[in-house]
Amino acid sequence: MLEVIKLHKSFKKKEVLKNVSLEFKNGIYGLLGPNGAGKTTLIRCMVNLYDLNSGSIEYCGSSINGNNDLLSNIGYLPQKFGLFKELTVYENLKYFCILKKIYKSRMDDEIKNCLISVNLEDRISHKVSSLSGGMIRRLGIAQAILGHPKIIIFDEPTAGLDPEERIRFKNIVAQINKDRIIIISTHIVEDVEASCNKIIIMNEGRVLKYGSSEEIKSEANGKVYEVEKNLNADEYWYVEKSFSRNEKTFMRILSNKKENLKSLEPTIEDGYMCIVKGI
Ligand SMILES: Nc1ncnc2c1ncn2[C@@H]1O[C@H](COP(=O)(O)OP(=O)(O)OP(=O)(O)O)[C@@H](O)[C@H]1O
Repeated sequence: MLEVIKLHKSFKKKEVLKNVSLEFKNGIYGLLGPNGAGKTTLIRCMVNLYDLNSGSIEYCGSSINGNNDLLSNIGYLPQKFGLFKELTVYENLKYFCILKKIYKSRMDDEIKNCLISVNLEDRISHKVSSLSGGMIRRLGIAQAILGHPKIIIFDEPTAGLDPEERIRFKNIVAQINKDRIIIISTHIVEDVEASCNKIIIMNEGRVLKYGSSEEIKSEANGKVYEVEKNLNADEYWYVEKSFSRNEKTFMRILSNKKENLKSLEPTIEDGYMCIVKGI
């Protein structure tokens, strides 16, 4: 089990993580939150890139801080990651094998298997400079899973990817999800709905909610309505979107006042917005 215990992290006077406690068992976790919520800072603390102000991060009861054996159990795909563009896919992964201290005798098999997992085996001898953005992201996933880490953390893995690559990413995650903890930080609420067992919602450095997608959705029960746009907007309404139907414009709104209307079945986005906006 991976545990984040009463974690505080500040940059100078700015407190970015405030008493964050979380538990992760084997499974897939979605880490959601608006820009600046503290997701990347939390992840960087978890991979030991940042010192903690207070609290701890423990894997199976031992602090990961400075513990290279434990840290070698963590695969990490940062938001922006560097590759040697003029080297081949194989050469880049070999470099990561060396960093991860994978035995020389196992390197070729490891590289081949990881490339098969991400559907890049036919690109093994291609230069990275010849790959598309989606392929480069998949190569990033391959480096994260090299060496079979017990914990894999992806920071915004689907940002900027087209729908086909996003589906591919979900399939890769479903396929590598065995006896591991996988944490996926994202803004894309629908990306976590189908694939994640648990969802963590953060805002302003705090964990606001930890639960299943059904539990997140249920936060918006009785709070979702559709109203015609020419109605006077109530100050308590949070307008999610406007749309046209039969030449009229409607708004999908969230409201925690009992409206004189039939409420709609909430989506996970509705639940997320209710949690983040305190509706
Ligand atoms: N190295 C740093 N020095 C100072 N402030 C920082 C640093 N890193 C992050 N911050 C601040 O901490 C807050 C949280 O940032 P963080 O990148 O962790 O959020 P995030 O949830 O990952 O956002 P995004 O989704 O936009 O990537 C922001 O206000 C950011 O400006």
